[in-house]
Amino acid sequence: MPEPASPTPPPTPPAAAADAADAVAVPTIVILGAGAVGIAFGSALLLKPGVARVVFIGRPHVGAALAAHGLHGCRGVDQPAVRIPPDRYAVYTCVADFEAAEPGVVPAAAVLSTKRLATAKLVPDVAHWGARVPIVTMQNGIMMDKDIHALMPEARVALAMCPFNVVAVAPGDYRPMSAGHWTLDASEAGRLLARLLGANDVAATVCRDMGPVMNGKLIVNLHNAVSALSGLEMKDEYGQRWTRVLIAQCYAEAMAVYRAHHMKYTTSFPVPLWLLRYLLLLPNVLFRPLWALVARAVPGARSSMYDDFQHKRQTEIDYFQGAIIQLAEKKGIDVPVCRRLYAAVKYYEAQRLGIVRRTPETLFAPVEAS
Ligand SMILES: CC(C)(CO)C(=O)C(=O)O
Repeated sequence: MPEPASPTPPPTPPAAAADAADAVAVPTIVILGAGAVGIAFGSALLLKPGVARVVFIGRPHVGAALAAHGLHGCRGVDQPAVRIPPDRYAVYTCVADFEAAEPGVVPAAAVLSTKRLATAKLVPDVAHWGARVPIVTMQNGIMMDKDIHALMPEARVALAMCPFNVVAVAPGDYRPMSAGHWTLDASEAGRLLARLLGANDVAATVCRDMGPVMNGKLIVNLHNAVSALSGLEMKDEYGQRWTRVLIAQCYAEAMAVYRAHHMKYTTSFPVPLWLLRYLLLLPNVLFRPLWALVARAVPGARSSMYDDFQHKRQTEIDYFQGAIIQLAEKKGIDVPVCRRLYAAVKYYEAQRLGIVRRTPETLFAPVEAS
């Protein structure tokens, strides 16, 4: 079971920090691929002075937005945004620029928060860090550590999990839109990051065995396809029955596959996933209030695949339903709903239509006729 992050000593006040500057340097954390999740995580490390310094490596528009609008951070869903002074962070468009501008700075950890598809592009940029800088992957899916080791065999890889939806409510202001705690493994880097979050009064969980956490997150991520294909933000996606039935069927298929592989799963939701699978089938009038308690998703919360469709980007379907299909094939198990959704995402992804509201009929008919 996840354990709460151990109580953290209060951060050193700035005056004392200056005195002790040589003794205890503020750690530099690099966020590799600063998108919504990376910026939300990095900013959560910076809410208080003297705790951490964050280097964001992101696309040029990220630096431009932060320069124009500043950076905001937030402790969790429904918490107020905190403006972060620019002297606590730096933004670069690539690792080489960071190293040229800040020679000799050795990051205490590098957090890889990109889509899985970007791993092959980003990891080679830090390959020369070797085992000196732990890489903490906060990506979706399972077996992301294997992708990194394939590119960088000597890497020290730690696992972390972002449980909630993050949405940019304004440029430079990325907010958690649903419930959950940042979850990190019990490695040195995981514990350090949990401590830094704790010093900023941000809830974090340290977990000895991340396998069940990642497996559980993958089950939750199976809704992403439903949200992108239906064109519904989370409130409406979970608010109507046809979409919930599809999600529940994906849960059931994934659970059967996990059972065959002896893979455990857990969640930070207040109800276990095996029970949620059945609760999803309740009538709307019963499910909606229950979901408000479970997910605490605020209006505007949506899945990352909804965002991918909206911005006409390639999705992570290969790492969600695609991963379940692969595991199912190894055991000769049929997963028809995962396959149907996988085919539909691939079909519409290629068309790059943006967000389109679809019913079950308008969703599947063109795919199956093609
Ligand atoms: C927020 C969550 C857990 C599910 O939508 C997610 O990981 C995603 O959208 O990618």
